[in-house]
Amino acid sequence: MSLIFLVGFMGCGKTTMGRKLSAALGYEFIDLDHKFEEQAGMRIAEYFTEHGEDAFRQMESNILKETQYPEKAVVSTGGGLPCFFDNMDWMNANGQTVYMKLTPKMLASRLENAKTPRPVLQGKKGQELVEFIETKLAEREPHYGKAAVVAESFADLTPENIMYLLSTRQ
Ligand SMILES: Nc1ncnc2c1ncn2[C@@H]1O[C@H](COP(=O)(O)OP(=O)(O)OP(=O)(O)O)[C@@H](O)[C@H]1O
Ligand SMILES: O=C(O)C1=C[C@@H](O)[C@@H](O)[C@H](O)C1
Ligand SMILES: [Mg+2]
Repeated sequence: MSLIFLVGFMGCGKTTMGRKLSAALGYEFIDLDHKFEEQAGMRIAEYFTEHGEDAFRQMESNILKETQYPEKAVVSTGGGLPCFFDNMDWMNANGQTVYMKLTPKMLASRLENAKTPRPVLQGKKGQELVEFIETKLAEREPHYGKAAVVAESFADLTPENIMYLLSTRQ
């Protein structure tokens, strides 16, 4: 089975890259946040409000581990998923993981302009958003850093370069 899991902070571009990389490889594309919304029957932001974050984390972990993956797929994960339970170890045991690493400033500028609300951010903007991302990213980095491949410069963040970085690990 060939599974590629894209991980990284919210807004780093996992969903966008997942679509491009799966098309470039001829693999199927799976977005675990979309799967969550399908199974829960509501948007993630609504789920947070109705059931709270702990219930969200349990259900996203179950979806990660219980999904019937196709033979070849690129899987975009939720931004917090690698940082809970043994999810990161599970992905490393079941596929190849790629950490898409961006600076807090780049993440903040993308998240300020994004259409999908991220409940974890609670509407923060400007300098408050940058500082929140710096703190949260420092907490999460040890988990993301367990990825098999780290793609971190602008140059690395293309489907072609991710394919190259993965090929050097095989
Ligand atoms: N390479 C890029 N250059 C500029 N903007 C980008 C790029 N990739 C994604 N974006 C924009 O950044 C925002 C976040 O992208 P995306 O939704 O793919 O991130 P994500 O990592 O999947 O986030 P989440 O963890 O919340 O699901 C979107 O508005 C998207 O259009
Ligand atoms: O970083 C996070 O904790 C999250 C990121 C999103 O992908 C969603 O999974 C959700 O909004 C939580
Ligand atoms: Mg996404």
